This record gives sequence, C-alpha cells and structure tokens, in this order.
Amino acid sequence: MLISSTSKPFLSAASLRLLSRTHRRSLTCSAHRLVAHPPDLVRWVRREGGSVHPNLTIGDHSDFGLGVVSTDGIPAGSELINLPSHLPLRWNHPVGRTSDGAYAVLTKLAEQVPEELWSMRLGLRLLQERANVDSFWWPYMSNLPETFSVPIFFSGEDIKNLQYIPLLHQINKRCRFLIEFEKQVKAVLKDVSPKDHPFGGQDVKSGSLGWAMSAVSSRAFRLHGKALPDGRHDEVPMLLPLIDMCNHSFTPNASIVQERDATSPNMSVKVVAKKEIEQNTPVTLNYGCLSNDFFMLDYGFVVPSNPYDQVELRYDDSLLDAASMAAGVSSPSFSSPAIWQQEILSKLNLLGDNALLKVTLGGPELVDGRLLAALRVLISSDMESVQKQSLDTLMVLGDEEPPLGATVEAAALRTVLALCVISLEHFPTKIMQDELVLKTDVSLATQLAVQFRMQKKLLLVDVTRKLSQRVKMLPKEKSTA
Ligand SMILES: C[S@@+](CC[C@H](N)C(=O)[O-])C[C@H]1O[C@@H](n2cnc3c(N)ncnc32)[C@H](O)[C@@H]1O
Repeated sequence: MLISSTSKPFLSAASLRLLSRTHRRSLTCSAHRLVAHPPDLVRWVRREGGSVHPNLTIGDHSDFGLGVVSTDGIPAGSELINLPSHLPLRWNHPVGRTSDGAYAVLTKLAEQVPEELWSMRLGLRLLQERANVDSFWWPYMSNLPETFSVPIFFSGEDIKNLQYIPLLHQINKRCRFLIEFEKQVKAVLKDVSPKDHPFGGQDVKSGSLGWAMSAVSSRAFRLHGKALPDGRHDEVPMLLPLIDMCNHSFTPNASIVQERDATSPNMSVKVVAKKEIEQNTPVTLNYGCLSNDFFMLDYGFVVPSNPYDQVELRYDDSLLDAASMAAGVSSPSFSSPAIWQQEILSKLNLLGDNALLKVTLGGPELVDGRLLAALRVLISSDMESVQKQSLDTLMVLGDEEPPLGATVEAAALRTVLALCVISLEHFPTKIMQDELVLKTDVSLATQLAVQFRMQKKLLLVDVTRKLSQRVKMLPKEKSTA
C-alpha cells in the first residue's frame, strides 16, 4: 500500500468479511468510531457556523448505537439542528485543496458505478476526504462507525442464515460489484500522477469501498436539487453531519426541513421538533416507509412488525396451481387461461415478453393488487361480470362488497392463504427455532439474519390471520368455490 505523507491510511480490511464471531450484542458496531476519541461533533458543528439546540447531546440509544438525545425538555416546533450549505458532504462540493485532475479521476470512477448504487458514488467522495489529512470534514468522519452491520460484511454462513432469496440475490450483486469495482479502480489509478490521485496515492480495496458505500447508504439523505421541467426536483445525496446521528422511527419526533434547493449557496438543512420532546428522549427521524429488505441491505438493521415489510413471490402458473389445489379451489384456469383472461393478465403485466412477475404479500396492501386481480379473474368463469369491473377495482382488497362476488373472493383469498403456507414451508427453520437462536449468545450478524427471517415468517402469519378473518366475514353459503 502506497501511503503518501498527506493522506490518512484507509482501513486495513482487504476483505469484505469484517464482522467476526466475537462481535456480541453489547458491542453494536456503532460503538466503535474511526478513531478512539473523536472530536466533539456538536462543538464542531457550532464552531463551523451551524447551530444545535442547547438541550441536545450525543448519547447511547440502546441497541441503535449512538443517537441525538435531549438533556432537557424541548417545545414542539423548536429548531434542533441547522446546517448551513458548506457543512454537508456532497459530490459536487468545491473540492478544497484537491486539484481538478483528482476531481476528473473521481468522476471517471463514479461513471462506472451503476445508478442504483448511488451510495458508492458519494462513497468515493467520502474516501477522498478520508484520505486527506487536512480534510475540513475530518472531525465529522472520525465520528463515523468503524464497521457497519450491513450484510455485505456477513460471513457466508450468516448470509445463508437470512433464508430469503431476494435479499441473498441483492447481497451477492453488491459483493460482486465491489470485487469488480476494486479492479476497475486499480486500473484507472495505475497511470494517475500523484498530484491527480484522489486518494493521496493509496490503493483502494473492496473492504474500503464497502465501508464507504455502507457509510453513505446508512447515513446519507437525498435532498432537493434543481427544479426539473415537470416541477419536481432532482435528488442530491448528502452526508449531513450530526443530523445523521438521529436514529429511525416510523413515528418520529422530528423532521428534516430543507431551505432553498441544493444549488443555492444559501441552502440550509434543519431538524425541527414535530412535537414536544421530553428530557432524555432520543431525537428520531423517519428514514422512509421501507421494507426490512432495504433496512437490512442499506442500514444493517431490522424493524420488528414493520408495517411496510413484504414477502416477495414470483407469479408462476405451477405455484398457483399448487396453491389452489391445496386450498381446495376447483378447476381454476391458472395454466390455461382463456383469451379474455390472458388479455387482462397482459394489462396487469403478468403475461407477455416484458412481464413483471414479482408480486408481494404484506405491506399496507396486504396482497399485491396485481396478484389479487389475477386470481379473481382466473377463478371467475364469468367473462361479462369481470369485464364490467375496472382493473383498479379488481386490484383493491377493500372493505366493500368484493367485485366478483363472495364465491370468487373466497376462492381467491384461500389461494393466497395457501401461498402463505407454501412460502412459510420454504423457510428451512420455524419461528420457534429462530426464537431459540436469538436467546443464545450469537454474533451481531447472526442475530440480525435470524431476526430478519423471523420477521418475514411473522409477516406471513399475520397476512394469514387477516385473510382468514376476511374469508370468515364473507356470506357463508357462497364462500365455497
Ligand atoms: C444515520 S445512522 C444513526 C446514528 C447511528 N446510530 C450511529 O451510532 O452512528 C443509522 C444507523 O443507526 C442505527 N439505527 C438507526 N435507527 C435504528 C433503529 N430504529 N433500529 C436499529 N438500529 C437503528 C443503524 O445502525 C443504522 O445504520
């Protein structure tokens, strides 16, 4: 490793497998910061022109790591934190002492990152600052966690412990990307002159790239950029010092307010109390109405009983045939739909060359609207009454009369119930076994993986319970299909 005198060395981690078996619950990864005794972040924000409410400090927030906590009561509507535009760390910020050459190299690297991994792009910028001993943001960066609990750092065993293929697929994709990107970065940097080297001459390994990508995915906020012709604004991801110490809640006591768009030199980002905050209360923000897949992949935690969590399924004729058979639904045309049924399936984008076959259970909808409409249509043999209904009506699981009558509804819901049972059976362990594992002394990664899969199963049980209630409420004599 080439370390120039003007750069801070990166983590020595050459491998992505950073979380070892010795990481126990009490040692949440956020307890360890980049340096042992980082500077006081609140003082730094104030010194650099930001403001922080006098009744706030950084403290422990139980299993969530560090958090912003009130030392005394704070009235609703109070401004808690205010960052002027030079404090956030973002891609297009004036690059300080770094030459334009380095910026051009960084841009070239960022162009090789797929759009969906935007966190790696800003991560490159973070690594650039991390390599610079004179970085304005060093007091901020030194307060960042040394490691993250996102699954790209899990052992192979713990990735398997997640027991959920869609997430495994995403993790593999990210790990493969990081390994490939390390090679691309090396190839680009090999001919770069020292003065244009964005990382002060240092090699960048996949472990450092993963650290930076995780720092951004778990802490960056997407703010409003310039106005687009359609009236919306483009999104500009930024790391917001101190604001990113606030933990997540779906019922937060604070929210972020942005004044002026990100192109304005007078932009500011504030955290404002939505309600009165009592003494010793963590200040929380809503990171978004996200499924546990996103919380796990980007943030490294799982929200218990998450109302936005879902289980993904593939819309598949043979799976539906198996489910309807298990549900005792007589002769639906899943594998051989009539032409009029095929037309509706195409409109639902469940049939055809570019069909989108991913459907979901759980979340606010309970049953994916497209799946529900398809089941209703395929179970009904009455073309006329189906064609009287709009697609939107067929897709809604409402409290009104079911659109195709109680008999079809009961058969459709029973088929979904059978899908829940089949999905539950696909998990190699039962909820009770997961609970037992969580009572033992296992690593943080194992705990997270087991919590994640257990929440998916609890979600399926919850959907089963709610759908069974709906079937029971349907008129009795018509509820057999
Ligand atoms: C934006 S940072 C918040 C500050 C962080 N706790 C720290 O110690 O630096 C987000 C990280 O905090 C933790 N976190 C935030 N909200 C959480 C929650 N509701 N449950 C569990 N962990 C949470 C996760 O580790 C997440 O990746």
